[in-house]
Amino acid sequence: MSEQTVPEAARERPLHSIRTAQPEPQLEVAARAARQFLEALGVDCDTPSTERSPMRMARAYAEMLSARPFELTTFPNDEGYDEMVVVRGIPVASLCEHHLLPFTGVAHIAYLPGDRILGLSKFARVVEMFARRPQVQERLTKQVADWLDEHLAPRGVGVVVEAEHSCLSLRGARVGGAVTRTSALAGLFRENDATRAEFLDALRA
Ligand SMILES: Nc1nc2c(ncn2[C@@H]2O[C@H](COP(=O)(O)OP(=O)(O)OP(=O)(O)O)[C@@H](O)[C@H]2O)c(=O)[nH]1
Ligand SMILES: [Zn+2]
Repeated sequence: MSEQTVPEAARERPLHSIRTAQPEPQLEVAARAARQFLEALGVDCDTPSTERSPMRMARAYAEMLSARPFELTTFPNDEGYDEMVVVRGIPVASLCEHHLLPFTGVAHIAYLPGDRILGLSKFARVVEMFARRPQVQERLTKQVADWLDEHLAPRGVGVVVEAEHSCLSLRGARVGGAVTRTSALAGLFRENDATRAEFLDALRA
């Protein structure tokens, strides 16, 4: 997976730049399987407007299952900034690994910088990297926190994800509007009650 392709040597570069990448999807194979899948469920894939639907479906799932590569660029914390950085409302779009149906919502991420600070766009990039794969919300939340903890080496990091699961709202229990909140804390966010409270308060403001 993408986070495993990060080269060890990249961590030694001055700007701490890490490139992530994923393998190419086999769209023709996926489209053939999608046609078989849809026809088995009684969907006609031979009308003028549906003949390309299996390929559309293959492309749509390929897109939902692939994160865009990015460089994790960090900068030296020359000013010694030591207060909490909070980024709220990062959009999350993922697929539940049980039904392969979307769950969508927002992530809130905060950290206490150590020797380096992170480019702000990279929070959204990291969320996308772990969201664009079959997931459960708990694992997604933990993976984002663990990855930032490992690659940014902050004094602490906290991640909260709030999402609505379409496998819960559109089928099965058919419970619309239920929002699931998950959180993952590391370093001072876990060890220090005041830090944890500051983070959770910042999400309410
Ligand atoms: N903990 C957790 N559960 C999830 C997540 N996404 C979906 N689920 C649940 O995973 C479960 C899948 O288990 P099953 O009982 O085998 O699936 P199912 O028979 O289709 O269940 P129903 O949805 O109740 O009809 C369901 O309860 C889903 O609501 C998630 O991110 N985290
Ligand atoms: Zn599901």
